[in-house]
Amino acid sequence: MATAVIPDCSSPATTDGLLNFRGFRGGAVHLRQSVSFRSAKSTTTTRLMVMACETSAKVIDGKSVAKQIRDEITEKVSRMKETINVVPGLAVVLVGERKDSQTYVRNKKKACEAVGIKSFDASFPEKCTEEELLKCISEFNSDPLVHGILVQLPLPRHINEERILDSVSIEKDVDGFHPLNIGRLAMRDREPLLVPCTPKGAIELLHRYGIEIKGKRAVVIGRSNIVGTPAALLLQRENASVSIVHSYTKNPEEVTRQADIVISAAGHANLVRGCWIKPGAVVIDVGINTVDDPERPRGYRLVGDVCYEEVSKIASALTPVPGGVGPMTIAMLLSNTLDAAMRTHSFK
Ligand SMILES: Nc1nc(=O)c2c([nH]1)NC[C@@H]1CN(c3ccc(C(=O)N[C@@H](CCC(=O)O)C(=O)O)cc3)C=[N+]21
Repeated sequence: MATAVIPDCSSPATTDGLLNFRGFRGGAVHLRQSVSFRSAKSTTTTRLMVMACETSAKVIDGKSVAKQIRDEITEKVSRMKETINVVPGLAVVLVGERKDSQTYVRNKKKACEAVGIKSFDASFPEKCTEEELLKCISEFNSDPLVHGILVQLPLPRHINEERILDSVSIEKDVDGFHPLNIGRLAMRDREPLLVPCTPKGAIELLHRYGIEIKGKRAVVIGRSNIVGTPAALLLQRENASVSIVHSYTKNPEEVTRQADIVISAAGHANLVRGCWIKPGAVVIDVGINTVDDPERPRGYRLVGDVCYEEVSKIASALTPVPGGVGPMTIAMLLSNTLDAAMRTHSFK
């Protein structure tokens, strides 16, 4: 994970830090205009106005919703075991020695154990071959004890990610990254077997907080295969009117300010400033960015894409980082694994 330099977002008029974000220069330049758009005349006026109508957004608590979902899964897993004597199984494939990947994989395995899902793991050295990985996946594909297969990303550069992900059986594709699952997600009247965990978790948070999506304007910031694109597709399936903002978008903050629902998955700390947000909008922050912090035991802390201090004064609801979408990603992985096992065994 890259360490980002974060701008001081305590002052709504500061744009300097944003100018560093490659591809979002246009956005940063427009920022001053949008601040004056919000204010009557001067920065001082803006501050006073913001303070005068200052309310705090509701915190969308992903950590507690994820716990609730894990409890629901625990119950279903034990009912399945009692009724048909099947225990859902998740295989996790890890390649290389990246510290962050090792931590994520460890957390996923712990989360599996806690709900009664059996975890299988396969670890490969950084310089393993595609053939070795394909063989491993093929074995998991035909193993009846394995219902879900996750290949931890990113893979080393010499490995063809497409070839590896395409080899996962679509029934076991708990990450939802197989092109058939994504293709079905993109088509009307088609049903993907499994949906990518992070965007699914983001939408689940909206559902569980009773936030209506149908007919709303939604903006997704970022268009990655694993978050931005599937998030936009999911919102569209929920009948939102969706725009995607990305590094070539000319006026990102203006587009974003139209949105009733914003899902940010750009991977830039403090990219989304208060003036990007329509008052009362709901903001889901999918970013996970590390910022050096010598006072933390790990030497860094996690921040999202959203300038939390600013946006919490303007949005009606907002997810924190950590404690927002992250825990939901893991909960959705467990849920996908349970779904895959239930489908295989026609268990309702
Ligand atoms: N094939 C694949 N599938 C993935 O789903 C996948 C992946 N590769 N590669 C890496 C990303 C990242 N990811 C996260 C999961 C949980 C948290 C999470 O639980 N975060 C906690 C904080 C964790 C901490 O404090 O370090 C939170 O936001 O509250 C974060 C990030 C899954 N990923």
